[in-house]
Amino acid sequence: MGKTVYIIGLGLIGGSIALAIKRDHPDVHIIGYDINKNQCSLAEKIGVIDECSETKLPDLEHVDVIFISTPVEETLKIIRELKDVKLKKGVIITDVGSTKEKIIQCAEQELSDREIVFIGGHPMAGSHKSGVVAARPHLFENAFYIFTPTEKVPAEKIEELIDLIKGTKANFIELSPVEHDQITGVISHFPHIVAAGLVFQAEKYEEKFPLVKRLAAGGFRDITRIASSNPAMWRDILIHNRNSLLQLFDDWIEEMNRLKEFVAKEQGDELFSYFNNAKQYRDELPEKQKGAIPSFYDLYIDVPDYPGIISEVTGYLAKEEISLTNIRIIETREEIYGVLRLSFQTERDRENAIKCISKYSDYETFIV
Ligand SMILES: NC(=O)C1=CN([C@@H]2O[C@H](COP(=O)(O)OP(=O)(O)OC[C@H]3O[C@@H](n4cnc5c(N)ncnc54)[C@H](O)[C@@H]3O)[C@@H](O)[C@H]2O)C=CC1
Ligand SMILES: O=C(O)C(=O)Cc1ccc(O)cc1
Repeated sequence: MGKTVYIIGLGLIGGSIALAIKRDHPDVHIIGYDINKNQCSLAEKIGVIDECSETKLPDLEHVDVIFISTPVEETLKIIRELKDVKLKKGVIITDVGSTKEKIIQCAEQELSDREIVFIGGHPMAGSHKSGVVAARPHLFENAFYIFTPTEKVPAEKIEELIDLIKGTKANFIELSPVEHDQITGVISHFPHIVAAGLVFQAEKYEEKFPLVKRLAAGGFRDITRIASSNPAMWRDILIHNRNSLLQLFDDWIEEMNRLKEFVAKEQGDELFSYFNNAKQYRDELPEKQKGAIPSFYDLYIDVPDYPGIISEVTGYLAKEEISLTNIRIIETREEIYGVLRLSFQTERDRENAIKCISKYSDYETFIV
């Protein structure tokens, strides 16, 4: 008989973890709970979990591993409540929260007199979508999965947890909670603030220039995609990572003032270096590794601009059962070719799409 796993919070991340566990360990029995009963019964109906729990924290004496996959403020509350729950000796309790310092402090404080092992965790991939319907077993493939264990955590317990979730196909690494929060502040949390700020700026300017919304459809939409994420989740993340973010605000304001000076004084050389250095650093970022902000596998297709072209191309993909995550016309002008951008969840889907398009059409495909 396999292990029993209990997952609290059956959304995008909890659901994806459940599916990844089942990939490698079909004998593991997964019980789930969600404060939203519909979400829980949906998870059971679509086979993400085996059983729904009626209550959040029943006796958990038979459970080997507990995942807490709720927004981070809820995670703190659940850790406090776990203090008084019947648990198996040596049970692994882990979370998936985007912040780590407060969560680890809370677990240390509340659970240190229980015979449990708390391993902070953060799978560094996701999406701006929420809910169990968006859960995918491959969501964390090639992504970093960070653990922040204290020195009290035995190495074999980390190995046990990794073995359970190896179906995620993530790269498991360890960091201290402080390092974790500073790094994710820079590459994930602060970029959300900037994205939301850019959206607000556009909205403000729309009063003066009503065309703003229509013209913002291309690049602006791309760089602000993450502003469409779950606001409650990001509220909690910002409050948890307050200290790192306050420093980042100061650094950012200083940086923007430096840039503003270059523009004000028309310092072309400095502006060139600024963009050139940014370009060089960005071009060196690893491409195949998934970061905190997921890159999608985009494929561009030169297509003639006529009505029905989108359904024609998606029809070819449907014939070969290739799923898309997004589709967009980048540029269409009368009489000339337009560019269709298709986004896929995996590199394999993109490769199959290239073969599929060349099988059914002579449209040229390219990857940028
Ligand atoms: N969305 C993303 O891209 C990523 C999110 N995370 C972290 O994962 C956690 C979960 O995020 P998502 O799955 O994206 O959110 P989600 O909104 O898809 O799912 C969260 C689920 O938790 C449930 N929930 C809320 N409070 C609860 C409670 N007290 N008891 C039981 N269930 C409760 C909600 O009903 C919801 O179904 C968050 O802590 C987030 O910081 C980590 C990596 C990526
Ligand atoms: O696309 C997005 O919204 C993301 O930035 C995904 C994400 C969200 C939260 C995390 O802790 C890690 C990754």
